[in-house]
Amino acid sequence: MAIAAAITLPSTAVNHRSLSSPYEASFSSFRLSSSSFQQSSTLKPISVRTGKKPGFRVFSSMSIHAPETSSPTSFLDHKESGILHFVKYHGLGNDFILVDNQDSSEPKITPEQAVKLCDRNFGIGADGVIFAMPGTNGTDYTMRIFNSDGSEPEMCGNGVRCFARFIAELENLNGKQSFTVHTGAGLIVPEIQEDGKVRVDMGEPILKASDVPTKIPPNKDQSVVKARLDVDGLNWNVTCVSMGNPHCVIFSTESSKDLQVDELNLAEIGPKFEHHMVFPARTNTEFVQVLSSSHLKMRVWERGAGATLACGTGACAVVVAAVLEGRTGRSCRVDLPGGPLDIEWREDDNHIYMTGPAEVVFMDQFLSDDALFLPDENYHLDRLCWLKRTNLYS
Ligand SMILES: N[C@@H](CCC[C@H](N)C(=O)O)C(=O)O
Repeated sequence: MAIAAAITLPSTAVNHRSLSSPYEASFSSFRLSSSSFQQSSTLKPISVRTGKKPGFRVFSSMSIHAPETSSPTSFLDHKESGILHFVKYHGLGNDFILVDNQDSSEPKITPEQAVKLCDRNFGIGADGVIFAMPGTNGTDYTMRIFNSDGSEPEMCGNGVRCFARFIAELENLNGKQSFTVHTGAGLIVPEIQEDGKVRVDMGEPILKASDVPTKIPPNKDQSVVKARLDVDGLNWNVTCVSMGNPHCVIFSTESSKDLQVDELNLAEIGPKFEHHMVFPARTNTEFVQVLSSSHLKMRVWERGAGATLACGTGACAVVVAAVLEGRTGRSCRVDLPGGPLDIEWREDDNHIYMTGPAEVVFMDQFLSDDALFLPDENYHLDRLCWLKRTNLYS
């Protein structure tokens, strides 16, 4: 039996860097109270050397099997009040910390704490933190997300696939494989397939320039398709698409030179698009190469997260842009650095459907706020070494 100490995550003077957030958010202190719990067969206690604050423990597990002692079958059965649980998932290497936030309509951690958790050297490491919250407007659930820089985007495609798998572990869905999710981009409907992949109805793309939003002068139909944009002394042909969040998609430069995406210096050019004055809410940027009329290859620079291994909303925006520029059909495989996604922009309902994987990386729980607030070096060395062992070698 392990006893978890009472701790309080400090109330933060929140600088909530919302990206035109659709939500009213106020963040209060979140108190973690005393708790005792039974160690299940899937939980491995880790003694962590903290230096200044000895004796607290992190429990972590890579097992997705049910604890032997309880009847429900999820690997998330050991839910104790007062402990912040999370599971890390990834969708093609786009990785997220998933938090069960169903008992509150306020995120349990602040944007500042999210930045610390997402840090790949001093934290858990992730492209964002996702909160599973009670449904809104009649939906089953609400999904909110903080990027790794603490900003709040409207939507996340890889994230919603991870969200679906997380919910399927948390809840008894009674054989239901599909549910409704309220997001800043509106209603999103994921469906877990028999092969474990998740197919998501991502809704309709938004093409009206002022709604993307972009200040690039639009065409007569208000869309921005293959418009010229000068970035870093080069004229790029850009198509702007919103999937709830903004995307700038590029296949070529003005001299009609098609991109060879592996040749790009993403870290140099990406931020120049993200912060360009024509994108008032910043932008995600996708650089794309056409391999065939149904096969694309892309690299992405994400708003608020930088270069990531995959971007689901980005892959959807890329197929919409490819169709609008007359480069592909409506059904494409999109190769991202982390692997492929299947995207279809259906003509009958104008919706985009994305199909791809979502996998557990590991689960963990905080018994202390040390991981959120500048822990000492020993803590990290011990803990990260352990996580590396379990992730890579066990
Ligand atoms: N990786 C995500 C997109 C996450 C949000 C993005 N960084 C933004 O700020 O809009 C995806 O898979 O869609």
